Formats: sequence, C-alpha cells, structure tokens
Amino acid sequence: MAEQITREDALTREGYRHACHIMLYGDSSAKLFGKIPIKHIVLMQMRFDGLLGFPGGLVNPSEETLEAGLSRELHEEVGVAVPVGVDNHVSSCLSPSCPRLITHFYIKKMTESELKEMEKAAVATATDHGLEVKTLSVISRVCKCTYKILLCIFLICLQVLGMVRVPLYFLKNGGGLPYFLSHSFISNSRAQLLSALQRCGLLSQGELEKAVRQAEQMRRTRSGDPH
Ligand SMILES: O=c1[nH]cnc2c1ncn2[C@H]1C[C@H](O)[C@@H](COP(=O)(O)OP(=O)(O)O)O1
Repeated sequence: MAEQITREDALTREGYRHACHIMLYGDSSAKLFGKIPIKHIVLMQMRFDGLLGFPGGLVNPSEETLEAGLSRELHEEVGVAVPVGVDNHVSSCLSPSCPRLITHFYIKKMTESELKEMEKAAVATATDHGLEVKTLSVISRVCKCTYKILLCIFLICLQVLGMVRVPLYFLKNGGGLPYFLSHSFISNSRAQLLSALQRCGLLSQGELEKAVRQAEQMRRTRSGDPH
C-alpha cells in the first residue's frame, strides 16, 4: 500500500522525482455489441513495457508546475492540449515500487467527443509508430546496427503503444473489469484506478470488491496456486 502525503509536503521534499499521471473519463451513451450500455469511458494506456498505466510522466517542479508538466506530457504523448489545474489533483504518494519517487494523481472529466478526439489522436501516434518502425529498418541497414537494438531504443523513447478503455462491466467467466484488473500495472496505477472509480461514483463499492475478488482468483488460477 503506497503512503499518501499532501501535494504541499511532496513539493518540499528534496531529492525526490515527481511523476504526474491522470485519469481522463466521461459519460458515454455508447452500447457494447449494440446492447450493453457502457455508461462511462475511462482511458488508460498500454505502455512500451507491456504494463498498463495512466497517461502522464515525469515532471521537474523546479522548472514548471506539476500541472503544467502534466499538460505538457499529455500533449507530447497524445498530441492534444488538455489543460490540467490544481483542482484536478486527487492524491500524492510515495511510490511503493520506485525509491524516492512521488506519484501525483489527477482526475479530469471530459465530454464523450473530447475523449474520442484523444483516442483518435492516440491512433495517429500509433500510425507514426508504424512509419517509424519502417524507417528504423532502413537506418539499421545503413548503419549496420541490429534492427532489434534500434527498435528498443525507439520504444523506450516512445513510451506508449496506445490508449485503452477500461471495461467497467462484468461479462461471463470474469470477462470485463475482473479480467482487466488481472493484467499487470505500472507502480500504484491499479490502486489509483480503483480509488478513482469509487471517488467518481462510476462503480459501487460492491462491484469494485467483486471485480478485485474475481481478478485475484484469475491470477491464482493462472499461476497454478489454488489458494
Ligand atoms: O499510471 C501511473 N501511475 C502511477 N505511477 C506511474 C504511472 N505510470 C508510471 N508511473 C511511475 C513509474 C515510472 O517509472 C514513473 C515515470 O512514469 P513514465 O510515465 O514512465 O514517465 P516518462 O514518460 O518517462 O516521463 O512513474
């Protein structure tokens, strides 16, 4: 469990790095398979390392405010300007997995069309990724470097493979949210997601507990541990 601190306390600590990430969400009238109302859109990202996390990144508070840095990161990652203010801040924590890292978390509600614009912009980034990968094969031939080394360097620079919607519904056999929660998440982003879903009233406490229980069961089944 990550230790919570205030935003003010975080900013007075010396020798810490600051990571700012945001949950962008909104109401939706869309229906899954034309019949299951999805009710809300919640965006996360598939990162270059295969882990799920929120959009955002590292910010240096001696150069810019946390919120300005987060807006800049969003613009760099997705290509869309999303203003973020202190009123969007919800928590600051000492990272449970990275020493001397403080993770700041923000939530912002957007309209369905703004969220779809973000998704389209993220797809455009993925198109550039495809083009860049072709370019890499040409560079690797010219420079006689291996394609794999160049691709790793490129993916580490790119950091994001695409935007994903969090399924907030329950399907048969743990499909939907339980299955989603059984994947691997970066740092404390899974806990950030669960607390944000509760805080924004997107799911009830009972639904969240059911999803977490089923996800845990799936993880145990996959690892061959029956308990
Ligand atoms: O979604 C997240 N929630 C909490 N902490 C996160 C999340 N994503 C990453 N992190 C942590 C772990 C990472 O090492 C640092 C930096 O994040 P990242 O997005 O990789 O930053 P840069 O793109 O390198 O600026 O934060």
